[in-house]
Amino acid sequence: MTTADAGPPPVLSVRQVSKRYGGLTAVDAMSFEVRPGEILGLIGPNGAGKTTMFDLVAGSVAPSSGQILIGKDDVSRESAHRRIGRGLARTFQIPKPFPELSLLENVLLARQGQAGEQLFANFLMPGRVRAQEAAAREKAMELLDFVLLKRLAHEPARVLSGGQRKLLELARVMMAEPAIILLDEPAAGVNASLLEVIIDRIRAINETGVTFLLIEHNIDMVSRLCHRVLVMASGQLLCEGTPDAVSQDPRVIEAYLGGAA
Ligand SMILES: Nc1ncnc2c1ncn2[C@@H]1O[C@H](COP(=O)(O)OP(=O)(O)OP(=O)(O)O)[C@@H](O)[C@H]1O
Repeated sequence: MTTADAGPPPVLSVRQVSKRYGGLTAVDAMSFEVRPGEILGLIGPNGAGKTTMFDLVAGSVAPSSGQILIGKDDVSRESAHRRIGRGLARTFQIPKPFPELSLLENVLLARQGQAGEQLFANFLMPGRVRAQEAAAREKAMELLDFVLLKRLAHEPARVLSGGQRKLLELARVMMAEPAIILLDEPAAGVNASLLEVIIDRIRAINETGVTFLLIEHNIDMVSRLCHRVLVMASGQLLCEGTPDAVSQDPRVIEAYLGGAA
């Protein structure tokens, strides 16, 4: 590796990663890097391997071969839980909050390593646990305010629309103070006005230095948000570039037309 022309080191590196399911190669020798502070889009036709790539990066699926690094550390064999501890967070295409719990409770449950979870800590340091709980509640309320859901904080999550669930999911991942967020189709099933809120909130989080990797079929959202885009097709990296450049690339147009045929 050369250092002369190197910018800041990547926050996430995917090196020759493959995932095979029997005879099917869902991800085929993918390599890419995510730079600190960027919003990187991951697009491609249905079945291209984007969700599998997310599963591999998040650690819910183990690679058949290749390496995944967070910073300089090889995390290829680490559990999803350990990766969350390294600052990697993930949202799902269809968020599934606990429907009967309040929004506030749903956000609080997304905390990492709270002392209240530990019986001994509760027993030995009740004051400290109470202070942590109060601070966490305050932070959760701030996050609900940030995603414009504060007025519903004490309502059960089942009352939320699809778009509001995406916003709740954003608040939930922010509770863990992640450095990198994997966003799986934040625009899917969201009405136009809430979509504007989601775009605006993602941008605001990004401006605080949080890095995003974003799967999205809504190309308007991708071109408005992403600094750079990777295009996957048939498990492979087809090309990468600015949203404008990739949307005009004949290989990308061909891949989408082929996928739709
Ligand atoms: N657990 C699995 N077992 C077998 N095949 C799988 C599994 N997960 C994914 N696949 C296959 O891997 C390929 C890539 O799927 P993947 O869901 O990653 O694509 P995608 O780009 O996310 O698609 P979409 O945009 O439709 O969500 C598909 O052919 C899919 O059927």
